[in-house]
Amino acid sequence: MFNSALVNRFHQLETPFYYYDLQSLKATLKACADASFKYHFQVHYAMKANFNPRVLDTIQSFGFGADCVSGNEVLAAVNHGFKREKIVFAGVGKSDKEINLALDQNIFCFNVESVQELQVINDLAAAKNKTASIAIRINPNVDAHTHHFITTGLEENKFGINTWELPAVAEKLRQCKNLKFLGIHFHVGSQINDLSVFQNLCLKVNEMQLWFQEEGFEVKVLNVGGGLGVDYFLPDKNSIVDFESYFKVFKDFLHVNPNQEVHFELGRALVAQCASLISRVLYVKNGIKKNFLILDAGMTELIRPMLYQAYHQIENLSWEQGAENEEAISNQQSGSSNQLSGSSNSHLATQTPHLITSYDVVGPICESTDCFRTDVELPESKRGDLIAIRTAGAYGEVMASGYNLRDRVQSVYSEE
Ligand SMILES: Cc1ncc(COP(=O)(O)O)c(C=O)c1O
Ligand SMILES: N[C@@H](CCCC[NH3+])C(=O)O
Repeated sequence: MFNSALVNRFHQLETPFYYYDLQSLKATLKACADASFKYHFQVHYAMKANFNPRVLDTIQSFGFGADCVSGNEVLAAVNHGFKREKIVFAGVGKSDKEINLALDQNIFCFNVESVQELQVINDLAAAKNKTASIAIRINPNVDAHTHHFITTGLEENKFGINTWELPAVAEKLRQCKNLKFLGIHFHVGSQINDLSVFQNLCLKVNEMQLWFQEEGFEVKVLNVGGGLGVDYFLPDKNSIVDFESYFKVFKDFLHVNPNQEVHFELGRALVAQCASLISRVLYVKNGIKKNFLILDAGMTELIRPMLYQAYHQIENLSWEQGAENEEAISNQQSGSSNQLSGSSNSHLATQTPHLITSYDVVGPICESTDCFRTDVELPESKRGDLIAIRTAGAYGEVMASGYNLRDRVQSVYSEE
């Protein structure tokens, strides 16, 4: 992903910054669009994963809809040209102000997460003399087999309406004259790599749509949410998710009537691999038990490792550039051994560094948890080296904070 011209460009720039490879983003979007189009599935991009303006413009240009989780996301979707009839608004705690905004914007659908919310949306719509289209977010109690902090579809999670409450939902829907029932919505969690989870979800969706039909409701939309995972260990080898296999699960297991639409809300799978967080080594601290690489980026720029113990590939770009020369030299000499092992640094594995050192890669923030990873094997690193933290396009820049009164992290794009 990083050639020497790019690394030279990075050397001229102030760090830290997110580097967006827009070609990689476009290749991913095309793969997803092609695979979903085959089955007439509609994809709404889950904007919470990344609302960087260039990213949004690129995604919009491929014709995707938008899945929003706040009034501001609804506004951003409209402002970036997403069609109103392709904007959905989900969220367990929509405020009256946000609901009113979405009503004013005439969005396609509210994904409703409680019986109370049905009444609130109905009343706010009535006050505007409007009808709000809604889908019911059902908690299917399907285990996503992912990190428990990013599981959403179990009964102990706050999201969605539990199945035993559905009779109350049906009753409320019959009473609310300013609501139009469109269908049912599900989302079981994020970073799901086991496709059998989606197979189980399909079985639940089939069961639930039957329940609504038997209650006399026409189910036009089956929204199965997002959650498809990416490969954080091999970002170059698996830069594009296997969308074909993912959509095929729904083709094979979901019961879809000819007049029904199937909607998806993918976030991570579309944007994760297109960005890396680029930072510089500020200091190298060699201790007795540990060596620390202290970066100028920390949890304020990328919080996933600290929040979910998430793994991100870490690479020393300055060394990689030097290593290309080293490799050429060592190729002239004869076979030296490969000192890199394991999944970290896999794409460096053919190169032959002089000295591999184990580091805890940490940030500058005044928190002990401000650590990207412990025991990272890297070529011996020094102040000023450029470090790339890979697969940072999803839930990276959007989760940045100003803690410690840090500067807002910058963005750099491949097409500048
Ligand atoms: C309701 C809903 N839809 C879609 C998404 C997008 O998930 P992902 O980025 O895992 O595809 C999320 C986030 O987990 C969500 O909560
Ligand atoms: N932000 C999380 C996932 C939550 C997805 C939104 N419900 C992550 O970085 O993995």
